[in-house]
Amino acid sequence: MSLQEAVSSLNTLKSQSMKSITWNGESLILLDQTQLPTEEIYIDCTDWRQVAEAIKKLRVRGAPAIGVAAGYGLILAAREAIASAPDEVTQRANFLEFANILKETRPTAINLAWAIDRIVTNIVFPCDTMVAALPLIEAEAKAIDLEDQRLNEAMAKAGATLFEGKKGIRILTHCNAGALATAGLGTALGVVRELYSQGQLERVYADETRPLLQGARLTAFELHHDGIPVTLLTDNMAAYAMQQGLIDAVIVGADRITTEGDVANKIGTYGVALAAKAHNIPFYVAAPYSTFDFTLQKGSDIPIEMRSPEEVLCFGGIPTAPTDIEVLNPAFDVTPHELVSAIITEEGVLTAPYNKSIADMAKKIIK
Ligand SMILES: CSC[C@H]1O[C@H](OP(=O)(O)O)[C@H](O)[C@@H]1O
Repeated sequence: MSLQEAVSSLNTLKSQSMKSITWNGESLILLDQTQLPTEEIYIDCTDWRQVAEAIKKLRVRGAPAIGVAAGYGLILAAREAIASAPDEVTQRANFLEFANILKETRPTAINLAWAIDRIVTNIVFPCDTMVAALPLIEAEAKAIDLEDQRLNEAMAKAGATLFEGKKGIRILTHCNAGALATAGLGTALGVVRELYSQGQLERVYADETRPLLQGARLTAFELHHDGIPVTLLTDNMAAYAMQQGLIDAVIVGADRITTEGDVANKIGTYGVALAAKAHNIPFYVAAPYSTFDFTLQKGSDIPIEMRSPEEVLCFGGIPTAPTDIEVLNPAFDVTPHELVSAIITEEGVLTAPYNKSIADMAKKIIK
């Protein structure tokens, strides 16, 4: 399939859902999310380094989406490794080096490491040669993609059970946990889409989510594209909207959830959770099993990505502050489990005590 054919098939697909990642058998086509909402530009990644750059620069972003993209990036990495040397030892060493570079592009979302480790451990290690592993890597990358689509659909149904029999629901969300952050309908926005399809949703209030505006540029774009009523807020309006009685529930995504239910998500989520608590508004997190870190108990141990000062000092290349001042730019914060009303997963809705409900979920998943 050529790039043109892939783009046209993407455009067809977009009418059903916003498809931002497509493997065409030869290369990985990524919708460059840094150019949304004004430009729909696609990158044809024929080299794993392009995938690494795209993840680092948030051309592809969202915990599940970067895991799916990295999985396909490993196909490109394996092809290069095989061509790089005649002997298996060097080929394998080069592949593992490339895989580590991909894994280190972003530290917080566990899905990135989860996808890479799944392919390296379950596919590459058991194979005698990289040549034998190559088709199996491609099959596993596709399996991760298709699995995320299925998990999104299951989460959407599970999340909707929290609103059984309710109408006129108004949801506040933060950042983008939609189709652009996953391989399917989205996590938080998957629940939103399900409620909308059942005629239960009145409106989504979307935080713009500074500094990179994933809410304004991506969530508002997705929901408007799908005809779902959306009101855009600046981040400092979320508490006001709750105080004015405009919000019935908050639903956000996640980048890493610990065994105690502490949740790392886009910076600003913790403040939204505090405001929701103060206004007795349920605060829900939607995430697939691939976002849970079953090795980590405390949210304080989650590595938080610190990004460049330029993202705060400028927008669209236009300075919005003196450019020679100190900047704090954590990409994520951690919401303690005490502020989380429930965690929506493909296995159903988890409630406190999370150390028990997450452990029970893990038993079902980790065979
Ligand atoms: C489906 S969860 C997506 C999750 O990832 C986002 O972060 P980023 O845009 O930096 O990749 C944000 O935390 C979302 O909630």
